[in-house]
Amino acid sequence: MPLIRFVVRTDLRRLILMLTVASVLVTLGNSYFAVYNVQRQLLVENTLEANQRYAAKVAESAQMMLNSAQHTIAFSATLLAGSGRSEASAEDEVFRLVNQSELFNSAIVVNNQAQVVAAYPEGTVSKGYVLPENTRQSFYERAPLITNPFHSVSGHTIVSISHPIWGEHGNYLGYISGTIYLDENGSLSRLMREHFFTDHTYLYVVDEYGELLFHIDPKRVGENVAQMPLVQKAMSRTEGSEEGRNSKGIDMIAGYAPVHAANWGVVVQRPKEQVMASLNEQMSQVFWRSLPIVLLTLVVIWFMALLISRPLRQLARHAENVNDKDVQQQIVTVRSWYYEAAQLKMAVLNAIGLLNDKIHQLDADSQTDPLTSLVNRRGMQRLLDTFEANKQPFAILALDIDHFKNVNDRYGHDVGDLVIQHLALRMKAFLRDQDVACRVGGEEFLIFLPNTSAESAMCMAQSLCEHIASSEMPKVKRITVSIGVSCLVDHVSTQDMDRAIKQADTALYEAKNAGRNCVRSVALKDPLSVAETEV
Ligand SMILES: Nc1nc2c(ncn2[C@@H]2O[C@H](COP(=O)(O)OP(=O)(O)OP(=O)(O)O)[C@@H](O)[C@H]2O)c(=O)[nH]1
Repeated sequence: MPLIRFVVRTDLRRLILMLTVASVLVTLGNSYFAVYNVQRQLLVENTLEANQRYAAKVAESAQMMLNSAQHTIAFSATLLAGSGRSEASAEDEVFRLVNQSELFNSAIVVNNQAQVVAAYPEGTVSKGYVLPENTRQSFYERAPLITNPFHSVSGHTIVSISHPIWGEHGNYLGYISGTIYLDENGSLSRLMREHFFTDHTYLYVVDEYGELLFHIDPKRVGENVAQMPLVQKAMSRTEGSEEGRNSKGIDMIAGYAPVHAANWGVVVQRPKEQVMASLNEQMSQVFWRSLPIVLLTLVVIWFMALLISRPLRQLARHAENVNDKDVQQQIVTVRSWYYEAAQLKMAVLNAIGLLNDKIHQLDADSQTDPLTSLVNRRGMQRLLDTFEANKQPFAILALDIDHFKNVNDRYGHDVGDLVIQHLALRMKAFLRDQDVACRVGGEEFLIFLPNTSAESAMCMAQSLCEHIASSEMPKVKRITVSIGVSCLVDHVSTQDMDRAIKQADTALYEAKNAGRNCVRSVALKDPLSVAETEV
């Protein structure tokens, strides 16, 4: 099921690809279908027209042949009427009729007793032969006639073209007739065969009763096919064309035309399958010739889908890895060459920028004491990590407000908060840029002094203590602080730092015990040595 997987795990490139390929294939298929239908219709129409014209042409030829035969017979009848019924003249005439042209296969002269006076060539029918009843159509009609096909006594299927012979006083003397065999030796058959096509087109001729007078299969001559709709059309003495089926159930494209002189119909037809075969061949050529362009189009589509989807795909991939450090840099390198991608890129960059700002803000908030805006315990821990990583030497001042409980008790908790805020401001104003003050308890502070010696730290602590004591505070006017000092010069490890903080606390405790508003220090190397400095 690779196709289903392909569709389910879809992305923009695949969607564009599927959509455009489907569009191209549907459009192509539709074009092929439309061209096929138009060509098919054209081909059928052309074949119908060609077959109708062809049938008309053949019918015209047959008409001319029959007219010629009738004129020839009429002329012979006139000659015989003028010759005073001489048997010698009759024999000459039948001989001449058969030999002067290739129209007739045989000729006879019959007298008014239905008895043969002259026959050429002599065979079954010869002079003195009395015509049987079923072959006396010309005898009884006494008019120029083209008979229906019939089986002659000689065993041939024939049509007979006859003309009566009238005496000087209008008396009926008999008739002269020429016969045309409907088999391959007859003039009709020869004429039709001249028109025989080689592209599976063939023709046949029927009489007014639907009997075959000519067919490419000679065995079928004489067969009655009147029940076939096409033949009925051909028998209707009209010219036209239509699609139909032959007696074997094969679809045919046919044209038909009448031979008026004998009430015959000529049908020319071609199997539809043969017509369509040439169309299929044409369509196959169209397909193979257009295939390179189609393949080229598909390759271009694939390339364009890649080009269009690439910026969005890259943006989506970077958006997945939004936590990567250099994600913004990576997004900047995305080539967003069209409007939507450019807008999206800008939006993603803005969003990541805002997100980073927010994270930084939250990070800063999480490390900041909300009351004083000094660094809180969490921030202090990060500061210590940085010192440890950089092997940064520093001094520590542990600072605590003296008797702060009294402030709260006397002025209230809000005033206490205000005092703490003012103290923080004073400290910040007093300290250097590199120094960091942290609020680690209610009124307890740790101040870190990077790259500061114990002596300098002591001096700074002393000054700070004096500065606070001399500063005016809201409501309470004056407060004092006690400060413990320690220093960490080298071997900056977590343990060393913890120990240094504890020593600063110890020194602070000493300062409290010493009466407050003073500074005490503990040397790191010698925790027990506490330097006393009183303000
Ligand atoms: N207003 C206010 N008071 C606080 C805050 N945090 C702690 N306190 C108060 O600070 C006082 C600390 O009192 P103690 O620890 O007994 O120490 P002290 O009264 O300062 O006396 P010494 O430190 O021994 O000089 C307590 O009353 C606490 O309620 C705070 O954020 N705001």
